[in-house]
Amino acid sequence: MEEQITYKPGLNGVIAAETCLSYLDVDAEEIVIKGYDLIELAQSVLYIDLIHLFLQGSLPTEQEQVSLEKELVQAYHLPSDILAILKQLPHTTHPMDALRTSISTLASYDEQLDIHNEVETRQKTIHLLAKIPNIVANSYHILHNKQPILPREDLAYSTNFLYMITGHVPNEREAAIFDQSLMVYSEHEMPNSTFTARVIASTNADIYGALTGAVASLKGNLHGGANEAVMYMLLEGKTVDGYRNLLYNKLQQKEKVMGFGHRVYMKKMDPRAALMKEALRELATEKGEAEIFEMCEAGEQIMKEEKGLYPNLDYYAAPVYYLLGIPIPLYTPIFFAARTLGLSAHVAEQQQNNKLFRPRVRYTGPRGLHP
Ligand SMILES: CC(=O)SCCNC(=O)CCNC(=O)[C@H](O)C(C)(C)COP(=O)(O)OP(=O)(O)OC[C@H]1O[C@@H](n2cnc3c(N)ncnc32)[C@H](O)[C@@H]1OP(=O)(O)O
Ligand SMILES: O=C([O-])CC(=O)C(=O)O
Repeated sequence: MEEQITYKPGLNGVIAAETCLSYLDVDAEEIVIKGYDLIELAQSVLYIDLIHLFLQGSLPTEQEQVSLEKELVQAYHLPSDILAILKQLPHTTHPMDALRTSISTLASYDEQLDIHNEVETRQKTIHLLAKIPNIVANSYHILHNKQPILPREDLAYSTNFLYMITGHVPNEREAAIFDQSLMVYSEHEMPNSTFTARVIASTNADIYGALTGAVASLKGNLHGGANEAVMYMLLEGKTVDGYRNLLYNKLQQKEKVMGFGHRVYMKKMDPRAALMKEALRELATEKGEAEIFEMCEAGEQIMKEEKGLYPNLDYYAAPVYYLLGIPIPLYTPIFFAARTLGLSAHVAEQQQNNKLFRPRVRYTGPRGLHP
């Protein structure tokens, strides 16, 4: 007898893989990351510690943290051809597209490209984590006819990332908030981009291909692209009243409001958004930008009352990045840079216990036609 298979549009609720990396426990309001609560991690450790957690299976000692940082620093520099390719791109290129091209190009410089064992994938992950912030920041400078800002080896990993973007060393709180944003963006179970990467890796394709596909997926505004869209929306609103009117108009036109809703926590606040909301409150106060916080809260209220929807991470990460002085087209590339950690871990997990992804369809077309 043929097995009864249920079709779920968008694979909603379907279990697509087994993983020991992360799990969204919606009832417990916990994002489980290798046994830890992501929010607790983000409040107590650093992004570099998460790198260690994913690559070595445990949080690092101080000594382990220092040697991991050194390993990353040694891999910071990009093949000069990558910068040359970035210079060839039309200046209208979005940094996500420049990133897609660059990650794809990195494959050509890996002499062990098709070796997928644990040691090699770890090595590739270190290189990707070291190089992607450099690509993200400098694609933007190059596309704007500016000189690249070289990585600074004396700065901590995430401080250096923010430095390469803005050209100045952030103060301690700015650096900490940026680091926290990288942590909350680092891994999130099975979003579209992670599924994409795992599907690609399942053919035995290389990690660069898997991540190139993931960049393409993350760019869309139903996924990572929403953070940039949120910021453009806030700027269009200008004031609390202007923003309120904008949102009511969007809802009246049956438009989606970016930064709200989530496939897994549609009717609850994304716990990561709550953390970034507090970061925004702090930055807005410190920088005398209270109105942006008030606008965000007003939007949150309207969406709750009118649609029963809550903010996702992108809603509060966007204004945080704005107050950190980050150019808007870099918001989604930064999301990707942070997610490189989770994506690489998923690719490694897929490689270690591979089964080709190849689902079936429910056919809705005609039959019995003849030429
Ligand atoms: C970090 C991240 O990547 S989080 C996601 C970032 N993306 C966004 O913020 C984009 C805006 N949000 C959305 O489009 C959706 O909430 C998604 C894509 C995140 C999840 O979508 P799905 O699970 O496929 O649900 P779907 O889009 O079908 O929405 C269900 C219902 O809620 C409504 N809805 C969902 N999100 C929104 C929104 N942001 N604004 C207005 N209405 C919304 C839909 O219109 C739909 O209503 P209907 O049943 O009357 O047609
Ligand atoms: O989980 C999702 O579908 C999207 C998301 O929030 C993320 O990738 O961080």
